[in-house]
Amino acid sequence: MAPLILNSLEKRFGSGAPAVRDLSLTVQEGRFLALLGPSGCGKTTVLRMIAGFEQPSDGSILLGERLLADAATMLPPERRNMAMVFQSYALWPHMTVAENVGYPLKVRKVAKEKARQKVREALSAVRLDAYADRRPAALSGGQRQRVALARCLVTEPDVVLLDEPLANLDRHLRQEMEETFREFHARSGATMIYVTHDQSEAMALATDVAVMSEGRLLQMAPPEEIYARPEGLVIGGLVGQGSILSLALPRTSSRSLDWPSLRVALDGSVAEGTEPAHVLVRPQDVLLDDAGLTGRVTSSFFEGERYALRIQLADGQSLRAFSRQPVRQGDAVGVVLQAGWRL
Ligand SMILES: Nc1ncnc2c1ncn2[C@@H]1O[C@H](COP(=O)(O)OP(=O)(O)OP(=O)(O)O)[C@@H](O)[C@H]1O
Repeated sequence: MAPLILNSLEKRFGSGAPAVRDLSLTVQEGRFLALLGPSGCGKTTVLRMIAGFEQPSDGSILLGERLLADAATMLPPERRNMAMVFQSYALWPHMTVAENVGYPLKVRKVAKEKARQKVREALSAVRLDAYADRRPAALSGGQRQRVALARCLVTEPDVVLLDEPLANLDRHLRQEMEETFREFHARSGATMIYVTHDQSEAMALATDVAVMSEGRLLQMAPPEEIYARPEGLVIGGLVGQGSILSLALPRTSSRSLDWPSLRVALDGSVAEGTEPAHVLVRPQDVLLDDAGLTGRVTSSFFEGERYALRIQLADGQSLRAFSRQPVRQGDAVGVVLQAGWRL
């Protein structure tokens, strides 16, 4: 196995703006990359180019030193040693679970006994040993998804591509399947690329997150890094439910901001040498404290273990906050912003 390299990748459909532009990234062997971004940003197009269903208009795709595709070259999907798991599972309804899982081996004319053993191993990896003789119609959504995963395991792919595989499942099942994916990744050792528009899913599963917007790659980093140090407004707005404030900050201020510097900026008392900036403030960093700035609660919802609040500051800007104590809409509160991140 080898790293998967996307090199200044571009895809144009017709005459409009390119669906993917100048996208470069490297996925090291065995990593789990989540491609995250809003609907229409080009995630699926990137995945389809990697799989071999679309040809790049420009740039190239390599697995190690092997060129898979560029504007002039196009290795067919079956010669890339990749497997793709679709949202719809794409199982054959007339075949049993074992037959579905063994199908890629039959196509490759693998000897029967060997194929049987591989199917057994793959079904055990997704905990479906007991379901080998069932048909897909007699399985739950999560079980069907596991059959689709087992089917991709049997071919021992270098790269597994997943296109929003959990989108059709309910919340409870999604959590269970996230576990299955993590386990599947650990056991198979395959490089995985996972398309999603759900930031919490991307964070929970992946070893690296690549955020896309309008066909471009904005930032690629491990989940903790994207969460703690998002680059720019789009990513700041996408990850971790924060509020974004517009403030005038000293040109020399650091990106990580504490309460004294935030307080001065919110007071509007720095005038000289400032520039407009966007500052991300996470709800857990907003403390209710009478020593802070005054604000008014514009909404309050009980979420189970806490209240989720929206608080409007004197300058009209709004913050999200949490409170363990009951707080009502219309209440006046003091707020201290423990930390902020300049986007
Ligand atoms: N075969 C095609 N022909 C023309 N335009 C296309 C084609 N496939 C995708 N596009 C366009 O390319 C852009 C990116 O689409 P893509 O499906 O990659 O986005 P996405 O981020 O995966 O979105 P979603 O999450 O909704 O699936 C969109 O504007 C889409 O309309």
